[in-house]
Amino acid sequence: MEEAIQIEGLQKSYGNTAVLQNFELAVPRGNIFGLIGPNGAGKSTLIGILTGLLDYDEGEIIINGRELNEQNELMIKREVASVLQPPLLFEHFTSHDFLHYICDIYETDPETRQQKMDSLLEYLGLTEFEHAKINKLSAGSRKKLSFCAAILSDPKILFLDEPFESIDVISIGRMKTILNRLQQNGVTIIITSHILEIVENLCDDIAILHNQKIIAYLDSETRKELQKDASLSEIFENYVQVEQPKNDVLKWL
Ligand SMILES: Nc1ncnc2c1ncn2[C@@H]1O[C@H](COP(=O)(O)OP(=O)(O)OP(=O)(O)O)[C@@H](O)[C@H]1O
Repeated sequence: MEEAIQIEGLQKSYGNTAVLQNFELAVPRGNIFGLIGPNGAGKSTLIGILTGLLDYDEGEIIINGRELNEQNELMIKREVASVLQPPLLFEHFTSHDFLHYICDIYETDPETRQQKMDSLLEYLGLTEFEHAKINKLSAGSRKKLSFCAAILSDPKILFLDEPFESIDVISIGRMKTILNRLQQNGVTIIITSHILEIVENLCDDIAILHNQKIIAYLDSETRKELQKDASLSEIFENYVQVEQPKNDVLKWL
């Protein structure tokens, strides 16, 4: 089985508004996969569906060889972790208690969990906040804490929705190092981000979501060819073809 995720015929609407239509996507196992698209394209909706937080109307989703349905949902959730936007945290816990709670749920080895936790907190500059309540943390620290929790659950597939938003440049570098290590250990990583420079140098395959479907799938061969002459931002603009504003629309400014 080559694919970590396979989606066919997916439909998702909010009321009468379709967000994903006849949506298809296959994410290769072990890939660091970048999902990009304009604001409102449906990236978070897709991540919400794949992590079992959102319902969908129709379609077939296979995650790690199992169909996403009521029967398999728990087993799939054990193998999957996510950092959502905004991150899902227990506001009244301390960082320490929250991470221990996650380790309890995922049955992380009690012998090694404290050492793993301490090293992640230190590496990402969170040690001083270990005993602070989560609702007192800054936006970036909250996101990094959510990232630590996701990694401590030892996932086979990791979903990261806007993981680098609010994160300082040093921590971004360290998160990238962690993600590269996870990939070496066989983890499949799906990232949404508007920071295309990071997507460009971190991801293997990249897909552009627009008009309810994937309008371009750039595997490494395609990327090599296209990126001879253009940056990922330019390729993105070419595919998405945003209407140019009328002349002087800002003349009042
Ligand atoms: N709970 C909801 N109820 C109704 N419409 C929603 C809901 N959540 C999202 N939408 C709409 O669905 C569409 C896709 O939203 P989504 O947040 O998935 O896009 P996105 O690609 O993640 O956007 P962004 O890049 O701005 O984060 C948008 O038009 C949004 O307004």
